Amino acid sequence: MKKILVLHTGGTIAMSADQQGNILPNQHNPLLDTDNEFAGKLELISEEIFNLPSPHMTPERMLELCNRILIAENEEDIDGIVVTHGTDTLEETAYFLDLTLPTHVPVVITGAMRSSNEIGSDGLYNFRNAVWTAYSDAARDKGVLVAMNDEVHTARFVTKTHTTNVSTFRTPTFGPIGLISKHHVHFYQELINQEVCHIDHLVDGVYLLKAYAGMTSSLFEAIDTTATKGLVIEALGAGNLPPETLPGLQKLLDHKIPIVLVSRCFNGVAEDVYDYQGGGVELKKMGIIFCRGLNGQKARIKLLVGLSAGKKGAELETYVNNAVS
Ligand SMILES: NC(=O)C[C@H](N)C(=O)O
Repeated sequence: MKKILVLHTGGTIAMSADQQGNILPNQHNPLLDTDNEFAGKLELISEEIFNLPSPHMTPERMLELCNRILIAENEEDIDGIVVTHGTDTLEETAYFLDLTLPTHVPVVITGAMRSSNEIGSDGLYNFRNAVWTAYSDAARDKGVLVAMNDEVHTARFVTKTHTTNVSTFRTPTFGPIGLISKHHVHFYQELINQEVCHIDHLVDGVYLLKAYAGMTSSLFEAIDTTATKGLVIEALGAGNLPPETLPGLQKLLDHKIPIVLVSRCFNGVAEDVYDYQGGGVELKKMGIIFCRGLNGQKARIKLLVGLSAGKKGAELETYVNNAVS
């Protein structure tokens, strides 16, 4: 019988509403009390590694989770892993694990938009779907997956798109890779392999800034050039910045701080297309790294992992550049 390990980390899926309707964490995870529809079909082992709202998640805790999953696969004969997580930073934890775990067993992350005792609570439903996805042979060797609202998404591209709607998790540009129906988990897209980069420590000082019309160098000038190890910028459109940002960016590059550029657009990739002042062509010539296909928060995770693995220069650029081939 397959053994599925569930690692609970907290989030709304583990919370309840009080009489005023405010959502609060619980001492005891309500998912642990649910009737076990899996009895006789699979062995479910549950562990509460954290009980945190996901805005309290940190890269250090992501690394702890990664190490726990490695032990489960290598020493405990586990056939699949489900991680329950708050939805606010779920995509960052999922992508961190995707980049760092050399696992073959399915690793499936899920959460909920409505807490355990609210009308239309989606927690138990998503949890059940995540367990069946982790149980599925077809989910092996697919990297880290996110199962929410009847869909399976890759950790690489999924993002939270709505503050409250249960269909909040979407994969812009590329779409979900699977569908969970009443009796099956169906996959209908092949994935492009990516380099797995195991790390045993994390660097500090990797930041994310968003560009806007009229942005100047002031935020870049305020950056502590000693403490900062890397910066991601969500740039405009196809990958452009206002000309007034250029002196501040040049100062950071002179201090050998890697700058990674993604687009603040919801769909598409950032590229060096425009050849005007502050356009992508000039930014690339300056030495800014273009990251194609990731959103800002994921590009930050990738830069953090790459730097923590000791990558620099051209090696770092190749690593960060390609989320798609
Ligand atoms: N739906 C949720 O889980 C949101 C919650 N604030 C969290 O991320 O912990």
